[in-house]
Amino acid sequence: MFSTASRRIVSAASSQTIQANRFFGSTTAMGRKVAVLGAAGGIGQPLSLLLKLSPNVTELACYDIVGTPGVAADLSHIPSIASVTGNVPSSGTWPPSHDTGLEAALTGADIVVIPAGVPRKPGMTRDDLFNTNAGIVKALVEGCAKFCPGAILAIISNPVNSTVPIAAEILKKHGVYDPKKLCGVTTLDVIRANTFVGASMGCDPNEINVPVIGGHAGTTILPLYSQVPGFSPSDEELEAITVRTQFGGDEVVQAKAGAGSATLSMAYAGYVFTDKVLQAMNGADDIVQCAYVESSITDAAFFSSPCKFGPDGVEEVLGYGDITPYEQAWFDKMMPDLKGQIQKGVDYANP
Ligand SMILES: NC(=O)C1=CN([C@@H]2O[C@H](COP(=O)(O)OP(=O)(O)OC[C@H]3O[C@@H](n4cnc5c(N)ncnc54)[C@H](O)[C@@H]3O)[C@@H](O)[C@H]2O)C=CC1
Ligand SMILES: O=C([O-])CC(=O)C(=O)O
Repeated sequence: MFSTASRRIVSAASSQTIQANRFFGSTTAMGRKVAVLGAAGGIGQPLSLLLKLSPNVTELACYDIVGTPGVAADLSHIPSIASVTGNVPSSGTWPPSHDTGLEAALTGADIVVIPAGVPRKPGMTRDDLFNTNAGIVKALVEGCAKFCPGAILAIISNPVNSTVPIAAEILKKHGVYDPKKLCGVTTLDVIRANTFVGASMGCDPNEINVPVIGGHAGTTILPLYSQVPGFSPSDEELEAITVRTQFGGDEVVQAKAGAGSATLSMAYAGYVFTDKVLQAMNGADDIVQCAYVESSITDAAFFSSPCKFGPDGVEEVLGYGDITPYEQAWFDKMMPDLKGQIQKGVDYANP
């Protein structure tokens, strides 16, 4: 029996949860565990906040080398259906030989979102992060292979063009690679493109869905603005909006002036991506979103394009339709770089 006081607390909590669910869009909760690795960081904290509010998350495991007990305690006071745990490496040093903190975070996870790693400073390319982040992603994906081999992995850590191939190689070595369950998150490129078109057309950017194909670094990012109904920019505007989308990350890095790269917009993008994957796992049959996945639609082994998601992850890698000569020129420019960055990841994992 609840006392009157505790009943009041429960009912206030439920009504706030319902309001949060209305705000974020609701599907039936089905008992889904999401683990965030790098959860105390610039992306990890707001991403964990948004996932805590998702009606599709019932268990949220926050893992980082430091700080997650505090992040989890803080989040746990927000009324929603998700329970929260804060996990750190068990030995106090990283990587430990057997990390029971990582094991606890990953065991039973349906989706693992990985924003662990260092961000850029002005003047750096994403590839300049390779030497530090490759090792972090490798070790964390080894943990995923051991503790949650059936989970869908969503890699945010840069350089995504290389960290996703690294993850694939590590999963192969452990005999648990399923291409349907490994995605690089390129949603930030899509939401940037939608925002820029919305501003240009004077309409709600949430009504726009620009396919953005290729990879996630500079000119490997190719927004297909020709496929946006009603958007007819001049040649100059098309060039400006295309380049702005390709270098949107640099815009934020420069504005932050040494304090990191996009965190809030990336947290939102990571939340949108993860929640859609969860909706598809829970039976929604209309989930199509761009993701950087193993792909045979071009001669690059990994490529971002619209993908249909289903209960087991990527159900079908969709094509990207007709592209204009302008887009084809960018495509031709991108492919050698993208393939080189993929190979760099493969070589790293197979020394
Ligand atoms: N895919 C995309 O569109 C985007 C990717 N990024 C990338 O996301 C990554 C994270 O960026 P921020 O959150 O801004 O960096 P941050 O430095 O604020 O946070 C990174 C977190 O990772 C943690 N970490 C480091 N090693 C770890 C390990 N072995 N296990 C668990 N956690 C570990 C750190 O303790 C820190 O809390 C960067 O590589 C950045 O380039 C950033 C924006 C967009
Ligand atoms: O630019 C960066 O380094 C972070 C990132 O990937 C983005 O904002 O698109």
